[in-house]
Amino acid sequence: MSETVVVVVPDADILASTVAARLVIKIIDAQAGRGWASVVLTGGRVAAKVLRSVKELPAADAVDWSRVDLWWGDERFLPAGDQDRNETQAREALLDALPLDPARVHAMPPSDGPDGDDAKAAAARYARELAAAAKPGSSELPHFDVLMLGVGEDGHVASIFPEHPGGYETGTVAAVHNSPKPPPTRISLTMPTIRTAEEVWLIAAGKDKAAPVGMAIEGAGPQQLPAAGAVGTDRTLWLLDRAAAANVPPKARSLR
Ligand SMILES: O=C1O[C@H](COP(=O)(O)O)[C@@H](O)[C@H](O)[C@H]1O
Repeated sequence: MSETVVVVVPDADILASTVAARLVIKIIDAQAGRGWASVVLTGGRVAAKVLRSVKELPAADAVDWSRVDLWWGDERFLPAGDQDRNETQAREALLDALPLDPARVHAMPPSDGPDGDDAKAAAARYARELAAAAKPGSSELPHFDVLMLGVGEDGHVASIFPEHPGGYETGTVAAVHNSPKPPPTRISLTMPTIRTAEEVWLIAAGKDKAAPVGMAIEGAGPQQLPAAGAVGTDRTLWLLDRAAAANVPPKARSLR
């Protein structure tokens, strides 16, 4: 049975450093148990802050970074190196400073990659990359120890937007067209894929996130508010600063 935990900390800086600490410990624990760890990264402002905080953590030296698989929850379908790509931001914030195994860094294809600007073909390519790393017992997906998600002001997670066709996709990876948030073309893990992760961490800071966070925790429908559907198989962690938690009922908070 999956549990949901809501953690509230004072502000965005403390949120970033506490999420970074949790992430490093989660990776160390996974590596202690099985020798490797698998993390799904998210894009967005708070995610970049978290990654910069990991770089500052002395405990990050306890991770064997060459045995960490990195995947992305979504990507803005733009040329390689574009500053708005989630991959570019993650590399600049942290990845370029780590001794990662390049073969284990699974960025989503760019719009000038092998499939050109065909987002559907690029999404299918990423689905094949996931399938090639599939865990025993699954033909389609690897194990994800932790899958991190930012939460949009409209309640989107990854590139799954409210009442948008991507929310109804049943494959593992979807091409998203006409995204309400720029850029219009994106690639995203689908909700069924997100829900296979052992732990899903929804990370949000700032008052603009208070409404969607409050509604999702109170049980909104996942088509109206995708954040409400993002649940881990073992645990769903809401990691919030006080402003983002303003509409969370006190009984749902595990730490103030
Ligand atoms: O465009 C995106 O936005 C969301 C939320 O970003 P934030 O800056 O409001 O935290 C992000 O989670 C997603 O990965 C990204 O593609």
